[in-house]
Amino acid sequence: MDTEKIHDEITRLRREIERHNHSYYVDNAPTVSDHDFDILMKRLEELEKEHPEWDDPDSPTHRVGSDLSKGFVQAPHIHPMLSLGNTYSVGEVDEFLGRLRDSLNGQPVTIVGEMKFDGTSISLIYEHGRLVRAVTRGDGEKGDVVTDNVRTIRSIPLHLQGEGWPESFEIRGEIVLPWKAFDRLNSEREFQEEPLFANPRNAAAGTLKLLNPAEVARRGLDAYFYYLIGDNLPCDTHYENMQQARSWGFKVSDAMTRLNSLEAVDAYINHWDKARKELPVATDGLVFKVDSLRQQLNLGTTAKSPRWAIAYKFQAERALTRLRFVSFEVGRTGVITPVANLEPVLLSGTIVKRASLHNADIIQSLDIHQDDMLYVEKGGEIIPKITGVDTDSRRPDATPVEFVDRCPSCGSPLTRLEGEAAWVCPNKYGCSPQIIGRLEHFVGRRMMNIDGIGEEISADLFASGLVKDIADLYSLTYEQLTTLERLGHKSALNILHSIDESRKVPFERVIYALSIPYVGETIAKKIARSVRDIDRLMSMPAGELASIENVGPRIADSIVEFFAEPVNRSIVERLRQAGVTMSASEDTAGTQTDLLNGKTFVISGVFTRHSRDQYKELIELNGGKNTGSISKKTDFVLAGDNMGPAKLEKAAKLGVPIIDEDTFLRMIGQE
Ligand SMILES: NC(=O)c1ccc[n+]([C@@H]2O[C@H](COP(=O)([O-])OP(=O)(O)OC[C@H]3O[C@@H](n4cnc5c(N)ncnc54)[C@H](O)[C@@H]3O)[C@@H](O)[C@H]2O)c1
Ligand SMILES: [Zn+2]
Repeated sequence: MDTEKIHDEITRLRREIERHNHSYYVDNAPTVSDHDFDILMKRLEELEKEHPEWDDPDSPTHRVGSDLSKGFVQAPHIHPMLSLGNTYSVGEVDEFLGRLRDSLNGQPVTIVGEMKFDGTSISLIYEHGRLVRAVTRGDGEKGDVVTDNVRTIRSIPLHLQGEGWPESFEIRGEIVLPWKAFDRLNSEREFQEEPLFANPRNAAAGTLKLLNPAEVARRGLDAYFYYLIGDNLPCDTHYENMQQARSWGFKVSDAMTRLNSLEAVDAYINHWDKARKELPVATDGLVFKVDSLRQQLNLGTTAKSPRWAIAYKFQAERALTRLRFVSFEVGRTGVITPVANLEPVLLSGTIVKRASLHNADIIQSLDIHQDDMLYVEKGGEIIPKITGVDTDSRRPDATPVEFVDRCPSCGSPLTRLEGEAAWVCPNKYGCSPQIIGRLEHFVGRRMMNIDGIGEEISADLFASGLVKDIADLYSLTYEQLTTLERLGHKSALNILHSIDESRKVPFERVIYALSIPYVGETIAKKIARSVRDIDRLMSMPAGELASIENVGPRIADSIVEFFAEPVNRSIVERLRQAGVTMSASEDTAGTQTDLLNGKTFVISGVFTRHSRDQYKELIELNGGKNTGSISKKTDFVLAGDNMGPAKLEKAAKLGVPIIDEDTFLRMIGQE
């Protein structure tokens, strides 16, 4: 490779890693697996090592990924909060011990072994035995202040017990969401058709950054502590300090133990690799630390991690099982998803029978053949993933799995959009899984919220010929509904009642419910606020649509195409005649939410995006309260330009967060 190409690759990798860091630490919704992320990072490390001339202190290889988010005040860390170096085998841990001995000129070293909890790190500051501040890792130098949320975690002491605690100290630990609470949260989200959290780590990190402490309390976070920092610590070893901390009321894991040899380390790894599955919280490895604080100090840190500690990562759980067949499923938008149907296999405590193969490219890159033995992985993530094929056990006459070229449901030849991986069935109005899918979407909680019609009833309604498109719902009668086998008297009445109620659903949700390709919830809101009326929307040229915030040419074309179809225009007409809301109501731009429930605001200064009065109204529409002067009870100051100096000083003195209009709009989901 010539040097220019290498330089390009380095730049590309840095950019890509930064993007993944943002999805992972800020959005708490990673778009690639940790394994794939680690490969990118390894590659970048290698290239930077080979080409020190292009190394850069700002490279993600030298910095911790930042979780700083809008809506929080920040506070600096007294000691930087770092990451940990990784190892994947006992051999690598042995190398680490060797490096310690070299750096410490052969002094004996005691190691402490502990669990690596898979949550999000937190730094707590205690003064005079009271919790005064809780700060996230942030970018390592400064973090987000999340004290109100942390106070809701019951296992964190607000007042210390026992004795011997220093006047002022810092304690660090991991905030986790126990498996049980995680499962409960995800099933609630599934019910409400909200995106699921990929794993307890993302869920814990996302919960800690909620703006409503009452919701944080409800979710059931927990916390384990593993590091004490301060000038007057009671002991000079890490292990003893943590035992002291436990006596003051902190949750310190019983798994923490001293280890004096590589054999002991090996035995510890082997034990916990299995025993961790019984723990109530997720762990992704073990951490080995130098016990003596003096030795820790001598060893020091790099910019990214301490030299006196290392993580040992557990292998993601993997199983080998036989492929029965690949099925091809048609979604609401016509996209065909290949699914591997497997011989049932036990993985991380659940039975796995199906795993998504995502698209044709993935089938091809894995080179899957009929009856292949496949590796399935589940690394704390909920949806199992096929990661490889055991080609040694392949039957010699096995043929490669072919992607279908016709729709498995209606037989139409599939099409593929330029630059996209997905194959699509173009028969939008004649392909039953697409129609049923749109019906299911239409009745969803965040759309028309029609209770009592789920996946099965949608399919029954379609199969019986009672509902051929979404508009037919509004002419359903009690007699018709009760002819369906699954529906009794009560459920039929319930359905009719919620169909009736759905006529009041606001315009923006109607737009979302229509299943216009690419028009998701946020886009639907923007369109409703700017266009305000279905007739205008149906006749708007693409150019005008594309100028609506977040819309752009691709979505604009999709909207124009949608309304060019006579079927869709007639559906809209019938929905209108049925009394469904087809224009935005007068009450300003906002819909009612409870996003700001119980929050008190003070507005100050001059704004650019809305007027002061509009902001006041938005606060109230979203459940918040306006007050005139800043007090201890104020939750936020919404500040525009030229905020008065007296107010500024008062807010600073009382520690009331000052937010700008962009941050505010984001808080209420208008960004
Ligand atoms: N999938 C993605 O897009 C993506 C993006 C960024 C990072 N990641 C993943 O995140 C990881 C890197 O994250 P990281 O830098 O936060 O490092 P890390 O999570 O691997 O290790 C450091 C953290 O471990 C935690 N920890 C838990 N128990 C501990 C204990 N007993 N002692 C000390 N620390 C303990 C601390 O919070 C500390 O910050 C990698 O595994 C990477 O794959 C994934
Ligand atoms: Zn089809």
